[in-house]
Amino acid sequence: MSSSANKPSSTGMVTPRRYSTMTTLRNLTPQGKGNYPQSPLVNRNFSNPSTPMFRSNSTQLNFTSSSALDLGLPEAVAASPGTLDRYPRPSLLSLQDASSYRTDSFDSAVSSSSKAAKFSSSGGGDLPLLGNDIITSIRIRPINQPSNNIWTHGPVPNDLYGREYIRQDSSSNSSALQQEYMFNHVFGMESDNSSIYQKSVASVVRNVFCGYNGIVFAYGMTGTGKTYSMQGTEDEPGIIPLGMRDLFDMVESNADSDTFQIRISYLEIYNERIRDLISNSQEEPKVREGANGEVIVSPMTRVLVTSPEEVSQVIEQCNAIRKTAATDYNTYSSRSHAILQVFLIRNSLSTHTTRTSTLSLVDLAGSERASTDHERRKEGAFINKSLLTLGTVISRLSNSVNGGSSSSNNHIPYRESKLTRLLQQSLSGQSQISLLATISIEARHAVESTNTLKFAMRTQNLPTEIRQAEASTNYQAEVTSLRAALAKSNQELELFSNTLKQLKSDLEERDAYISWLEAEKSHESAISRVRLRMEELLSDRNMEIADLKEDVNDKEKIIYALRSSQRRRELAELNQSKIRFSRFRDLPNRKYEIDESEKENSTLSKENESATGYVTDPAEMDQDDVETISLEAINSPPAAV
Ligand SMILES: Nc1ncnc2c1ncn2[C@@H]1O[C@H](COP(=O)(O)OP(=O)(O)OP(=O)(O)O)[C@@H](O)[C@H]1O
Repeated sequence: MSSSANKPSSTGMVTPRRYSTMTTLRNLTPQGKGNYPQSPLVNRNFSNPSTPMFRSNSTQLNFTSSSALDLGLPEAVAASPGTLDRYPRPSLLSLQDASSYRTDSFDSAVSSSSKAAKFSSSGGGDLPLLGNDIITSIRIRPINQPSNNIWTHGPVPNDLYGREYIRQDSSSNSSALQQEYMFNHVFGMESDNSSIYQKSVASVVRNVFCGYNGIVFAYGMTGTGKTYSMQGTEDEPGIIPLGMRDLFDMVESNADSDTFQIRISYLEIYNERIRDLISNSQEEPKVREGANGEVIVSPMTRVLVTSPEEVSQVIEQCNAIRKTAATDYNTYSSRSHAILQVFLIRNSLSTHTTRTSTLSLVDLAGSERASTDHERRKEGAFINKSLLTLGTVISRLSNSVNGGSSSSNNHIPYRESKLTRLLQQSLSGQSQISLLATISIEARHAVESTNTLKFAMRTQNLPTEIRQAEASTNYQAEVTSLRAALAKSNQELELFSNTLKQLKSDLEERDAYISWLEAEKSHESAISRVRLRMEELLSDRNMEIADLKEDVNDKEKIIYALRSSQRRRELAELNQSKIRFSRFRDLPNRKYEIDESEKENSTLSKENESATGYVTDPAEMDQDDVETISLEAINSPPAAV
């Protein structure tokens, strides 16, 4: 595939390059209920004979031999049209010698390493689910040193479903350890990511492309290769990059009939807190249930991607901020559960139908025994608790399928951990499941490995009622609802623009008020400047007035002195006259009057002198003084006050 050929259109849809004629499954359509003969081995579970290996599916299909041959079914099966009815429903693929069939025909049709498959021209069509509803695989981690703990594995002899067994051959007394476990696949130490992808995951990716939901999850003890299997390395790409490459190849090869949009989200659950790794926001996304029981995580970033390389880039950036740490068994141990979700929105150009399907790729944190480090121990407690809840949920769901649940155990504790809450929909049967359980065959890990095998066994019994995502085909209804939405949007827009207008006018008013306040402020400062000036002037005036008052006082004193002196002179003259007159008339009294008059004059002079500071007694005053005072009094009349 040439990813560079993918160009996002303006709508964000991928418009990939086109492929020529490919394997076409277009003729494969359900034609109602048939009568496919049930296999006597369908109910068989090798570890628990009463437990059915494959669960029913509500889809009832009748295949023509030609459509079966299109799928690469062996002739014996293809020649027998029939039903995949309610329980037991053998998977299409489980009816073959699965290992050779998956590798040689279906898997290579799905895989696009050399060619891309063209599945449908009608928005995913109504293609049946291919592959098992639940695929369980075991992967044994390679070890360098020889182990005396011998495990054997291989194909179950004569098994119609092509299953494989794994068994521990050590001389253990524990019946659990000696038990033989059957799975769809057991991958030995020599296996590589590519073959694991082809056999265990490719059908899930293909079904997601056709409108089904799918989940792939890696489970196992810490250090046993979950991340190695899911992500791989540059030299050995894992399930995620291989799946993305397949998905984009399928998109490309169906570009003539459909348009596609692929978005991804990437979350981690660390110490029971969900984190959106793409946005790396501090806000923890909340999990709630939608109107149709679907799990909704919000807020959650769903970034549009147009090539597998872009997906790898996003993942790489997110992995850089994921919680990892060295544990006793793994130098770079994932301390969180990582959930990558791929949303495929497929729009048929001919039928105008849209389907949305989701592929969840989950790398669980590894279970472990108590660590010596405090922080690791705390993380480990959260990890173990959520894995325990996952185990309980799977166990209860399996029991309910087998009809073995007592009423007290009916409750499925999805809500007891964020992990089971997020996976609720997938676990409760609405997704095709592929579990990859990783184990170590080292003797010291025998108990953990056995627990992992038991967990995988229980997963095989999960209920399934996988349906294709509903295609929204009611074009008219869609148009009506879009029109209604548009009208509502228009109303909201009008309301919004009114509010905007109101806000603008409020803003203008406020601006005007601010300008007025500013003008007032400058006016006020001018006033205060004037007031200051006035106060200065006033104080000058007051000082002048004080000076003038002092002048007036001085002048008044001078006037008073002059008047007193005038009076004294007049009295003196009068006395002179009296004297002259009394010489003649009353000589005896004359002396007395003169004395009295002189006394009076003297008193007046004293009073004057003490009040004015001037010498007013003519006897003591020389003529110059009198003249000076008189001239001052005449030249400086008292100022008006
Ligand atoms: N099949 C394998 N081939 C080669 N190397 C492997 C394989 N499986 C695991 N490893 C190596 O083992 C180490 C641990 O693997 P990995 O990190 O995938 O384990 P894990 O199960 O994801 O652990 P944890 O749960 O602690 O995150 C890594 O160095 C990895 O490269």
